[in-house]
Amino acid sequence: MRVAFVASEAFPFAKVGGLADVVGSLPQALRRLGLEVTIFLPWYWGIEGYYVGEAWFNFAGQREKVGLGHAEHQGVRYVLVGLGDFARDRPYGYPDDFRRFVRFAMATAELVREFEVVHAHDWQAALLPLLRNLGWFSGRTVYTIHNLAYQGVWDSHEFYAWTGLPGETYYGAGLEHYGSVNLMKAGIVNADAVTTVSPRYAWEITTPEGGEGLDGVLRAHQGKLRGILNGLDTSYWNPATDPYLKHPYDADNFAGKALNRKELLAELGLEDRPTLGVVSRFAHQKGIDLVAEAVDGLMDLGVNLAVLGSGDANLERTFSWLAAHLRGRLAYVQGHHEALAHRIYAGADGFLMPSRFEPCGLAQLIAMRYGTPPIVRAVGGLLDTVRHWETGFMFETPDAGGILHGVREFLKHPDREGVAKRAMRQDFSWDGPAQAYLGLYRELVG
Ligand SMILES: Nc1ncnc2c1ncn2[C@@H]1O[C@H](COP(=O)(O)OP(=O)(O)O[C@H]2O[C@H](CO)[C@@H](O)[C@H](O)[C@H]2O)[C@@H](O)[C@H]1O
Repeated sequence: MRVAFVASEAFPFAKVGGLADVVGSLPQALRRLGLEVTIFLPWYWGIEGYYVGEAWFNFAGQREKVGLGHAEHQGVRYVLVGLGDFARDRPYGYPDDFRRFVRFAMATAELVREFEVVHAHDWQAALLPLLRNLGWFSGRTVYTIHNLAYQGVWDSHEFYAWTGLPGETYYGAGLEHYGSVNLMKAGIVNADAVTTVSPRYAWEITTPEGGEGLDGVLRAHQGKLRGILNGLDTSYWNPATDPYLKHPYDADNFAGKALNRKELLAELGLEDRPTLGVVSRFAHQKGIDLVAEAVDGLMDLGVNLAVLGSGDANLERTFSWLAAHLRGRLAYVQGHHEALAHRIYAGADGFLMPSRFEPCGLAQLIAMRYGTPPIVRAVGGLLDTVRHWETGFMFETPDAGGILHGVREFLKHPDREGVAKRAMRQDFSWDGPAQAYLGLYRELVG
């Protein structure tokens, strides 16, 4: 069985958040089960690949050329889809993102003909199941929702001018949503199977509170919807072998954790107090604004904050200001820093993740793997992966009071090291989830 992944991010080639971790590591686990996956990724600026040729596709009434590259990572083959408007330094954040990814999907649809399963990830690839139903290729389709909040919504006139799709698809194939085109909706309606990244989130998105306006659509398609919990690349995220750490450790040789902690506090200029790490995209979802609101209370509780993240410019400014005014207690590093992220996961005493919603969440899994108990809001995949008082701490309300409650629980636990070690000894690997995906592909292909 040949499986194609189509996605906008894959670690190590292009990463903004957790989507990249999943697309970059699930194929390795499937490979261990004997399944070959090829990943179709936009050829972003800076990705090194071999130019292998070109293909043609239709866009905006013209024949267009797409350059094709090959790359490989840990035995997994990548096809780099080379379109001019992807040669930029970031994957997204441009006014023409919708158009760019529609082009990417249309070009990729021409390239996946020999695959039995085409597995599309998030809105950037959500057009593929519809294109399959229109006969562009014949594989069975799986659509995975990593984040329902980003749906790919755009003006229908422009969409039809670019794609040239038959007009009846607007209502007939699930593209129309409140007067616009919605690619997420089309992915859900047209795919043979829809998955999301935790069982709890699979349920939450069928409710008006968690459905982001698509709960009705998801309820109508509930029979083909399932939640498969994400795994981690446990050889990459491994405190015993992590090249970014000076002091390796594991649950049985825990002494290195304290040494990494000392280094981290020195690096960030923090006082010797319980230190909570935050490594996050600065997006509304993540509740980083709530951390800012809780700062006075957190300082009163006697904890430090070590914050790494970027995104929302107001939040970046807020944390820069806080770091300048709370020297020794709150450190903030703006940007995306792989090495520092590892040092925070390893060196912090606890990990704060006050998400408003969370499809699965990998940061809390990484924190647990590094023996850093997560303090999380009881929602989505956080509920499925953290056990209160056993492997981490949970709070209910998405506000400053909730965060302070969670941190108080963390501080009063009599055996935080026990919590840390229990957290570390869990199995976060892809082994189980990869079996679930393989089972799904087999059901579809028959
Ligand atoms: N400034 C920074 N520097 C370095 N690394 C940084 C960073 N900011 C974030 N990261 C890294 O990005 C990843 C974040 O992954 P998450 O799954 O926790 O959230 P995200 O919302 O991005 O993913 C979405 O997709 C994933 C995958 O399905 C779901 O788990 C999740 O719930 C959903 O919201 C982690 O590897 C983290 O270390």
